[in-house]
Amino acid sequence: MTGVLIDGKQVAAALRAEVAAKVATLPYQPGLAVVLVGDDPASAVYVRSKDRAAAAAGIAARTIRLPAATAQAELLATIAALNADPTVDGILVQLPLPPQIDARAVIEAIDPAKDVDGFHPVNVGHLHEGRPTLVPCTPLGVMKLLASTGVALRGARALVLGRSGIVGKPMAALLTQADATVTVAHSRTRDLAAECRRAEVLVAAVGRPEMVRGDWVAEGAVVIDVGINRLPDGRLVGDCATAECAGRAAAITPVPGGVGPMTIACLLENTLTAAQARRG
Ligand SMILES: Nc1nc2c(c(=O)[nH]1)N[C@@H](CN(C=O)c1ccc(C(=O)N[C@@H](CCC(=O)O)C(=O)O)cc1)CN2
Repeated sequence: MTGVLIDGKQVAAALRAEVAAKVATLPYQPGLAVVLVGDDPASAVYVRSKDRAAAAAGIAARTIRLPAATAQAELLATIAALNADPTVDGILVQLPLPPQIDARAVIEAIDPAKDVDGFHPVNVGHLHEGRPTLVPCTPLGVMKLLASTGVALRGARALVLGRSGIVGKPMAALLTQADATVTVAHSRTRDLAAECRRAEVLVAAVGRPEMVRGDWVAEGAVVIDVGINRLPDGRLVGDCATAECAGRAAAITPVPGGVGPMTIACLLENTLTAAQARRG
């Protein structure tokens, strides 16, 4: 059996077109500010992609580039100015941040109504209580990819591999809200392979290149690979050995071209959501 590759680029393109069509009907232009501190090359690429995608959707995007040595106080002052700017509906600080900066303090400084990453504790709390809120872009994108496969989540055994605040924890909350029976596995889990083999839906978000092997996957499972790992030879691979896993899965996301494009498309959707909530 060879599983279907889930085309994240196509699902993302459809979402981006949907957001652009909605933005075109608004009597105002939603605004997005992306803050990039330092010169991490991967972050620079992601920020450029966000800027271009926002502009293509009719969102007024601006990128604020700060040097790697920026002091925390300066970054907090930048965020305070964006919080106070009525033309800015969404604020995003690209992660990771340089070591002198406390990422938690920075995220908490963002107005929760403008927190299009959904990382602020107020939005995290709303998500875990099942209230409408700004949801982190990657897990939101994963839910849309799962919907695109038609897999029934209600009652399904779902395994989330990884417990980060950015992906694993919100992912588990969203799957629980969709009535899946959710297990969160991590580096201290006994017999990870056996846990994975029980899953009908497997979301891998551990940041370990090709850790999930083909024989960890149940026949007919839907596998979502959140990992984006650059190997020393330059190749980009996920957390799953894609070809092996595709031999057992009903459907699997590729890397690249799976979850990554959805992260950016969902950022546009969150910016639209934030703008509509703020401006009516
Ligand atoms: N503030 C945030 N920082 C980071 C987030 C985030 O959601 N908010 N997520 C990641 C990086 N990221 C977005 O910021 C991101 C990563 C990857 C992709 C993507 O489309 N990847 C492509 C491959 C690109 C390549 O060749 O390198 C793919 O998977 O097809 C988009 C966004 C960490 N930081």
